[in-house]
Order: sequence, then C-alpha cells, then structure tokens
Amino acid sequence: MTGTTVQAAGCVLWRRASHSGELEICLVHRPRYDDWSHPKGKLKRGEPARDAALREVLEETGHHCVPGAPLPTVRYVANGRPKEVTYWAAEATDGAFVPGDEVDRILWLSPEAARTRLTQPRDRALLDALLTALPTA
Ligand SMILES: Nc1nc2c([nH]c(=O)n2[C@H]2C[C@H](O)[C@@H](COP(=O)(O)OP(=O)(O)OP(=O)(O)O)O2)c(=O)[nH]1
Repeated sequence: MTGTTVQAAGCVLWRRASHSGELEICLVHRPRYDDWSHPKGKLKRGEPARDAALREVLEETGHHCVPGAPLPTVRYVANGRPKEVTYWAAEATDGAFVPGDEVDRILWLSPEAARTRLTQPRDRALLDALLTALPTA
C-alpha cells in the first residue's frame, strides 16, 4: 500500500423497535455501488473522528444518535489508496430519512437480516462486534 491513508468514520447504528423491543440495525443503500453498508464517510479537515461518525449518520440516515463503545477499525484499499475507517456503536434517537444521491434507501433490520444484507465481510464483522459490545443484545 502506498500514499496517504484516507481517514473515515462511521457507526453501527442500532435501536430497539418500539413495539417489540427487538434490536434493529440500520443499513444504508448506496446507488453508486449498489451496496448495503453501515453509515460512514470521510473526515473533514481537522474534524475529530467521532464527530465525523455522528455527522455521517445524520447525513446518510437522517437520524441523530448517541455514540457508545468504539468498534474495531476497518482497513482496506479504496481506489488505490489505503483507507482507515473508525467505527462506534451508536443508538439512534430521533430523526427521519430523506433519500439523497449518496443514500437512496435505509433499512432497519434484525441482526440476522442485516448480516445477510451487508455487502462487505468487514461490515459483518462490525455487526458481530456491536452484538458483543451491547449489554443486552
Ligand atoms: N465500504 C467498504 N468498501 C469496501 C470495503 N472493501 C473494499 O474493497 N471496498 C471497496 C468498495 C468500493 O468499490 C470501494 C470504495 O468504497 P468506500 O465506501 O470506501 O468509498 P467512498 O469513498 O465512496 O465512501 P465514503 O468513505 O465517502 O463513505 O472500496 C469495505 O470493507 N467497506
């Protein structure tokens, strides 16, 4: 790997369904890649990673959230440059999704359904890390 590492941050976003209390995970669909992933994106200049993670959640899902435990950092090469994505578990509070160019759909899924839907194996590992980190998953 060569070049400066691109820094990004995101969240594995979760909530308890109001009717059942069941755990639900929010996944985003990106038409550009036709993939399903956790909300995340690149840091702005000088922006702390956790601030960027919360901003990306709001931009991509329309939801505010409360960050919790840090999750494992994901590393891969994207467009020929090494990339490092820092993740947190985050509980969604209020908000409403509005489709955009970057994200055109979101889904709230059971952990099992989210595991099936996620495109990248690294994102499935993050989901596992969330389930371990949650006190009563
Ligand atoms: N999201 C994601 N993309 C990956 C992984 N591994 C991998 O090869 N890729 C590929 C898929 C895409 O073709 C390419 C860029 O995806 P990306 O999500 O990092 O790109 P991006 O710059 O558009 O996204 P963003 O950081 O602004 O949210 O990297 C992975 O673990 N997660």
